[in-house]
Amino acid sequence: MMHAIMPICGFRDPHCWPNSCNLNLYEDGGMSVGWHSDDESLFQGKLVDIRILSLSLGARRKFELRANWPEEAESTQPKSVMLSAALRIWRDGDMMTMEGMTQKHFQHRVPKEGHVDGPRINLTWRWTAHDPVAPKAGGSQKASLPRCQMSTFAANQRFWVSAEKSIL
Ligand SMILES: O=C(O)CCC(=O)C(=O)O
Ligand SMILES: [Fe+2]
Repeated sequence: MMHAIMPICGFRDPHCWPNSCNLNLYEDGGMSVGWHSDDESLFQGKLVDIRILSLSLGARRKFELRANWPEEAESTQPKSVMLSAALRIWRDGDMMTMEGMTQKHFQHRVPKEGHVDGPRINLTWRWTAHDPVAPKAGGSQKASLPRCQMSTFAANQRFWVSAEKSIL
């Protein structure tokens, strides 16, 4: 699967690919994940810039994002780019990245839903903190997902941008 997905995301050299993947299965709308940030020490996502690539397969589900300090976001960003909370609908084949310090400044969740049309699988690819090719603050490996990104949460600047496009 990585051979299909990573080049679309701009990562042609397998040496630059993420070295971990987490898979979640949501069998129905009763299965969910509550508000959290991906703050495992393995990834250091609250301390340094990281990147998480996320692929959604199967049923449509909601994905919500909220700022930890919404007042601060509102006071430091122009209204046109700042959002302190976001709702996005995952469709089959959508990809998203969470960039920079998203895990420090935001929490996310997949809420329970009453009417869901079947199971959904979510795969998230990450670089562990000790991985020498992991994206670093100020490093040369910039976000480069122009053809496939659905949403990019660039929380080092505490805003998110969105481009609707599915990769499948
Ligand atoms: O299913 C999703 O889209 C999100 C899953 C998630 O947040 C996680 O595994 O940490
Ligand atoms: Fe998460």
